[in-house]
Amino acid sequence: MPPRHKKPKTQHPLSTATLSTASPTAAPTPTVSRPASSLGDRSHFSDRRFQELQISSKLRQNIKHEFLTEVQAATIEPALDGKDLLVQAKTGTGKTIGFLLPAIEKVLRSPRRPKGTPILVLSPTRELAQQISKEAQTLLPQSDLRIITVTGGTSSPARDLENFLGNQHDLVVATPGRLHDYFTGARSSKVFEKFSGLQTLILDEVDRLLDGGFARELDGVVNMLPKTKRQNLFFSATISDNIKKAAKKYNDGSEYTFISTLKDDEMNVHQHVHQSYILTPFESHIPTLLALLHLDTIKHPLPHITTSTPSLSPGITGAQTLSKVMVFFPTARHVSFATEVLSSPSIKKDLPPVLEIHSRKSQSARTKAAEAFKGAKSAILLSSDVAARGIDFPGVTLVIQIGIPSSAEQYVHRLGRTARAGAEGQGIIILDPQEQPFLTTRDMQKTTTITPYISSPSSHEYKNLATYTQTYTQHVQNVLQTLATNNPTVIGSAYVAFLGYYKGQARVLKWSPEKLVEEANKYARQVMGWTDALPPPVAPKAVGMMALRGVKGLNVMRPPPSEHSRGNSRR
Ligand SMILES: Nc1ncnc2c1ncn2[C@@H]1O[C@H](COP(=O)(O)OP(=O)(O)OP(=O)(O)O)[C@@H](O)[C@H]1O
Repeated sequence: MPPRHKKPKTQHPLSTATLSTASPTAAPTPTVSRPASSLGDRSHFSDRRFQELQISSKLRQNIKHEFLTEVQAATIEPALDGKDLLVQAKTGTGKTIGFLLPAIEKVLRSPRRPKGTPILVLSPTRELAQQISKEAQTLLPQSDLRIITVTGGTSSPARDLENFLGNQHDLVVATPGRLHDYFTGARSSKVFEKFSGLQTLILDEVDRLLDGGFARELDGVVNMLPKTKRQNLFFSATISDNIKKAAKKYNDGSEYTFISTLKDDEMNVHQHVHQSYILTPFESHIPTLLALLHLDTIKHPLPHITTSTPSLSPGITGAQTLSKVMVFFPTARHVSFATEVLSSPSIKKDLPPVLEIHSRKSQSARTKAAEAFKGAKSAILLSSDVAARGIDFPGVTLVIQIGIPSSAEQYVHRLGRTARAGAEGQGIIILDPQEQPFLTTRDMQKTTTITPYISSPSSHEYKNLATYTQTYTQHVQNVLQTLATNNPTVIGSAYVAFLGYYKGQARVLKWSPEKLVEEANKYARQVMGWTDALPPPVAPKAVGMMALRGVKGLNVMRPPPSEHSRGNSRR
């Protein structure tokens, strides 16, 4: 059983920062970041070698790994036997090869090249679709495996469709939205024909694909696929009983072979990832984040740098550290706001390069940021949930989550951007004390164990964190003053995003609509430096969509005068 969390009893005022220090766990637990073994974690590797697999030599010779991971060892053969699989395995354990390899091998074994496209992979995000295509291309070159990636966000959708229909492809990797457009567009019959020889349907991050946001388009695509005798391979790190039931509808209602590499009662998160939380008011989230980022640069020096004198300024800079951190925020607007703060000259000088990725950026900016972060030895990627799942960024030393994630599953996937393929990693979540109930939700308790970052107010870690947080609080306040004057829009948008996001979390937090607005107004002033007497304005349509009409404390924009009222005013 995971330890139960209790409310913290003590809070230690620290200038503007208040860090929770009491352990909410029943049993005393070590709480300070523990480095995992420098050899990394080999526990999810099997003792089977790729060289032993009965697969085409063409394919075997391109695999750069020696041993199969557990999930690869458990799934590749049943998949080659033609079984429909629903597979659960921890993040970063090689599920991509687990589904690509058998699907490609089946194509290679076919006596004749199948008509149309034999393999379709669906993924929830564009970045993940691109990554899967790249991984497939490492298994077979383009001359042997013709791949196309079909996603939104491109400059010429009409030309993309031409290319899609005008060429033969062995593997289509798509996001459901764009493929759904193809299936429902003017050339749908040609699209249908293209899949007339479909052998394998792969749903990566199947639980995400089946949930609310994608369900309609996914349903549309899968139901429009020709009724070929196809094999289904569905994968994710998080598969609930509901997903097991829901997935059956794509298998003519029949059962799948369910494979999980998680042992009974095993948590969903790698044991060697040390996870901790910090409870501190919203207004100290950014200064605390900056303190943690700074401490991570000190913790991961380049080999020739000494670590004995951690000083804020002149700080250790990106060029001198191996610190590579992903920071997740609740919404795209929160990422934009944080990017503004972290990119200000007085703050960024102490940090590795800062990048941002979220749905409000153009696709080319998203791809550029993802590629830059992939290639960087040291950088900070500020992200919304677009990069929470599946994306394989090598060498991430730390994942920081700010505010409650939308679900325990999302917590797990975000955390899974570190400690991949046996590497080390650490996760920290920063919450307002009011957000603490998230840690004790049933799903979180089933999924993972998490301890306080700080064990005691007399500890070295506490003092370090407190000192840096305090210093950064002053820096941040200076930046906010400028931001409120120069870019109030970024604050206004993040304010509305706060209302929308936390409206969705109101049940966990037990917030009434009035309390939500009160918290949002406080957030605008104390976290983002909003100085006007009224809170940032919200469009009437947004107020309606959030079901906040008539709630006290909102500054609802006046609708533009209608023809009718203009007529009246003239009279
Ligand atoms: N057998 C292997 N040995 C060593 N490394 C491997 C092996 N298989 C895959 N990898 C590497 O492990 C990393 C993670 O793989 P992958 O992205 O497929 O994980 P995943 O299980 O799909 O993760 P997520 O749940 O986050 O999507 C990649 O860099 C991949 O190249």
